[in-house]
Amino acid sequence: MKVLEKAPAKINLSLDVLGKRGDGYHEVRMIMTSIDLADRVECGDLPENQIEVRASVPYVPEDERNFAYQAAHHIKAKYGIRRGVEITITKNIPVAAGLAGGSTDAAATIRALNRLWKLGMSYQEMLAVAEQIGSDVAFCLKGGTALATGRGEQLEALPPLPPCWVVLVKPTVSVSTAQIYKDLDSRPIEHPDVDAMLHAIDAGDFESICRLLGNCLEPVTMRKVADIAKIKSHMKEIGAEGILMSGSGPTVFALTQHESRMQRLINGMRGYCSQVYAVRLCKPFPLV
Ligand SMILES: C[C@@](CO)(OP(=O)(O)O)[C@H](O)COP(=O)(O)OP(=O)(O)OC[C@H]1O[C@@H](n2ccc(N)nc2=O)[C@H](O)[C@@H]1O
Ligand SMILES: Nc1ncnc2c1ncn2[C@@H]1O[C@H](COP(=O)(O)OP(=O)(O)O)[C@@H](O)[C@H]1O
Repeated sequence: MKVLEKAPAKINLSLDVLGKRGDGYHEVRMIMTSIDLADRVECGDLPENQIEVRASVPYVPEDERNFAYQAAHHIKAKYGIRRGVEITITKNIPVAAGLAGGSTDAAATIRALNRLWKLGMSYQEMLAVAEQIGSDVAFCLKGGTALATGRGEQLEALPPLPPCWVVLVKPTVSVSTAQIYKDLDSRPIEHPDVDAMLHAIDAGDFESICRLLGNCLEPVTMRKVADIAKIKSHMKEIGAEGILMSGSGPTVFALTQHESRMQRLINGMRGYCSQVYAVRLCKPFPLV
């Protein structure tokens, strides 16, 4: 038997860091939303008691470093499962891009194995597995729009954003999330107004959402990746209601409610970058 799960990427609309914690992580306060740029994760039975991962691109690890492998490993240990599984990942989300590609594959694997092995896991039980893998895996389990605190694993669901297009541009270089958080420690933090963004989302006020987009990691990554400032300025010239770098970067996204602007952004940005995407927002998974 085989089960298939969609694994959507996320963007950060507001990302604040409140300080460094004793465990080496940073205390964050951030608002994330799922977008319709997604990997495909398929889990199928294997006759032997083993975990096999196949990824559609060569630069994603297929061993225990893969977050989907780790999800299967934790579930097998927790529920005493002695069956084998083959996990086939079709990557569409750019890797190491600030879009939680690995985290969403892990979350999709948790949802898939719950179905394949008929475990009847509650959302809380899935969250307990997610937290063992990475900070963003918890959000990716359900997706939608949420406020994330702690190291990113404490979640509060928020209303959906007003409908819009998300245009993403991924510079060719990749960055290390751990290094960006480390570099932040030696700089003054430019805090975004997370509370004002929460109000704007509650009010469904698209104009304010765009105006309040903010990410304190953006200036840190910008110092390493000169393309980010260039991409932002080209996108501004072409015309978008709001523009920001996602997560630790280096992907930059623009929000617009106008199809003509979305088309202009795609056409204009393809002249500078090969990885340009235009997608819609993605609904949350109905987990309880
Ligand atoms: C920056 C964000 C914003 O959503 O996303 P990405 O850019 O990775 O997509 C996240 O905080 C990334 O979460 P995630 O990618 O799951 O990070 P993890 O695997 O848990 O941690 C990788 C490393 O990042 C640092 N880290 C991560 C989360 C956090 N709250 N504080 C940290 O200092 C730690 O050095 C950790 O060892
Ligand atoms: N299923 C996966 N897909 C992509 N990357 C993965 C996966 N599993 C582990 N990784 C590792 O995670 C690192 C971060 O990738 P990714 O999750 O795409 O980025 P980000 O943390 O910026 O959102 C990659 O360098 C890769 O080696």
